[in-house]
Amino acid sequence: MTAQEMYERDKVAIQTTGLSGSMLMENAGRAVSDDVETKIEKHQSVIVLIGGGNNGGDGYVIARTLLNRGYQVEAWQVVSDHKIQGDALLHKEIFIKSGYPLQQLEELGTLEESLEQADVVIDSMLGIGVKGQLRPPFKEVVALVNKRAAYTIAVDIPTGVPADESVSEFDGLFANHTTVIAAPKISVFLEHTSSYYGEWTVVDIGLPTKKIPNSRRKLWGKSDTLSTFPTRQAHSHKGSHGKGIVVGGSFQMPGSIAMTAKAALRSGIGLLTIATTSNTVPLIAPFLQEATFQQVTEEGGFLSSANVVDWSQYNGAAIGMGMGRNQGSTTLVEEIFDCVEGPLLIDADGLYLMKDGLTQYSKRKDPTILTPHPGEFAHLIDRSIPEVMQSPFCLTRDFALQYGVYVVLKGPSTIITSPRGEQCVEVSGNAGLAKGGSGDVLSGILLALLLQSNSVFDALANGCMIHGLTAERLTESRHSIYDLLATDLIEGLPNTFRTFSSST
Ligand SMILES: NC(=O)C1=CN([C@@H]2O[C@H](COP(=O)(O)OP(=O)(O)OC[C@H]3O[C@@H](n4cnc5c(N)ncnc54)[C@H](O)[C@@H]3O)[C@@H](O)[C@H]2O)[C@@H](O)CC1
Ligand SMILES: Nc1ncnc2c1ncn2[C@@H]1O[C@H](COP(=O)(O)OP(=O)(O)O)[C@@H](O)[C@H]1O
Ligand SMILES: [K+]
Repeated sequence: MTAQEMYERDKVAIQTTGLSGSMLMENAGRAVSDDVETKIEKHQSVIVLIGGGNNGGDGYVIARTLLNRGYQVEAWQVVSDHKIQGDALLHKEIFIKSGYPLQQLEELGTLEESLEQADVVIDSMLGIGVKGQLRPPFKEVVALVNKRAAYTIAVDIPTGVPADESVSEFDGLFANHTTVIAAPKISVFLEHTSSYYGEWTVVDIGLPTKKIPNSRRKLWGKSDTLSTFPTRQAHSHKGSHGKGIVVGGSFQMPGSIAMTAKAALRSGIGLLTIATTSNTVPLIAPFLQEATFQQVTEEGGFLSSANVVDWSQYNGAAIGMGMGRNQGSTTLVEEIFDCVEGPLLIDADGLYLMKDGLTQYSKRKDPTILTPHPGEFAHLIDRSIPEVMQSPFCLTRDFALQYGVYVVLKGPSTIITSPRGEQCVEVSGNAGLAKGGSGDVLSGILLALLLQSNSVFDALANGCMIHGLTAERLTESRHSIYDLLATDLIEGLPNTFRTFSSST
C-alpha cells in the first residue's frame, strides 16, 4: 500500500461501517501490543516513544495495554501538548485516567538517561504521515535510539522512513522488528528502505475487508501458491503439459541454456526442445537426455536466424539466456516475436537485443513476459539502476502498461506486473541466489509453469516462489548461501515441488 491508499482505506472503513477512528486506533494499539508481547519479557524495561500524529495515538494504547498486562513501561511524549489532538488526544486522556504516568520530553539528556536503562524501545513517533526530512525533536531522538543497543520495535513504519517509493533522502530509525498495521507499505520492499524495518509482521486492525477498496498490489504467499498450483490429471499425456522451446546459448555461455532447459524439465514441462549453437549441442546434450534439439542458423558462434524452426509445434518459448549481445542476433529476436505462438519469455541478452523494437514487439496477441534484473530494466528504460531501485513499482507498472507486457523485475523482492498494471511482490529466496545462473534457472521454471497454468500471473508468481523457496530450503540443510550454485537449485526443485504438487 502507499500512504494515500492506507488513508483511503481508513476513510472508507469509517464512512461505510460506522467504525470510528478511535476504535481503529484502539484495535491497532492492541494488535501491536499482542505482537510486541511475543518479543518481550515481563522483567524487561520498556520505553514507548510517542509522537504527535495518529502513530503517537497508537503509542498511548500500546503503553496502556502493556501496563494493564503487567509490563514495566515508561511512556514518553516527545512533542508538546498542543500537538496531541483528535483520536490521539482521546487515547492520551484514557491513558492518564487509567492512572499511568506520562513523561514529557523537555531536554534530551533526561530521555537519554532513560534510554540507557531500557531493554526495549517502542517507536510510536511517526508513521505513514512523515513528510520530508525529520524536524526537531524527532531527528535528535531517532539519532539517540539508533546509537543505543536496546531492542527496538517500530509501530507501523520506523520513524522517518517514507511509506512510498521515490524518496531517497531521509533520516530513519533502525528497528529490529516492525509491527506493520493492516498492510505492508511499499517501502518494506525497497532496497534503500527495507533494512530500517528489521523483521516485520502485519497485524489486522479490523478493517472491513468487503468494503474497503481492493489493492492493485498483492503480497504473494505460500497459500496463494497452494491454491493456484496447476494439477496433473491422471490421464494426462506429455502433450497436456506444454511443448516448449528455449532459444539461447553461445560459444562463451553454453551452460546458461542448459540450466534453463534442465530447470524447465524439472518443473513439469511435457516436452522441451533446445535451439542453440552447433558447438553448444555436444557440450550440453549428455546432461539433457530428455530434451530434443533444433538446428538454428548461426554466425560467428552466435545465433542469427530461426527461419528453419516450425514454430507451430510449440506452445511457448523462452529466449535470450546465454545468447550474447551480437547485433547479428537481432534478426532472430524479430523472427521470434513474429512467429512464436503462446507465451514468450525474454530474459538476459534477449532483453538487450529487443530494446530497439519494443514498440513493434508489443503488438503480439499472446502474452509476452520480460524478466529483467534491475540492471537490465534500467537499460530498457534508459534510467540509472539507483533510479530503478528507488521507484520499481511505478516504473515497471508504467512500462507494462505502455508496451502491453508482463514484467518480472527480479531481486530480493521480485515485483511481477501484468499488462493491466496489477502487481504482486514475491519475497522468498536469499543471497545464495545472488550468483550467475540463478536467473537462467528461473526462466526454465517460469516457462514450464506458464505452459501448465491458465493464468500467466499465477504462473509467474508461483515460479518465483518455487525458485526462492528452493534456495531457502537448500540453505537450511545441505548448503549455505556461499556455496549454493544454480545447478544445486535445479537438484533442489523436486523437494519443493513435492510440497505443492498434487494430481487428480
Ligand atoms: N484511522 C486511524 O486513525 C488509524 C491510524 N493509524 C496510525 O496512524 C498513523 C498515521 O497517522 P498520521 O497521519 O497522523 O501520521 P503520523 O503519525 O506519521 O504523524 C504525522 C504528523 O507528524 C508531523 N510530521 C510529519 N513529517 C514530519 C517530519 N519530517 N518531522 C517532524 N514531524 C513531522 C506532522 O505534524 C504530521 O501531522 C499510521 O502510521 C498508524 O500508525 C492506525 O492507528 C490505524 C488507524
Ligand atoms: N539477495 C537475493 N535475495 C533473494 N533473491 C535473489 C537475491 N539475489 C538474486 N536473487 C534472485 O536470483 C535471480 C537472479 O537472476 P539474474 O540476476 O537474472 O541472474 P543470472 O542472469 O546471472 O542468472 C533472480 O530470480 C533474483 O530474484
Ligand atoms: K513509528
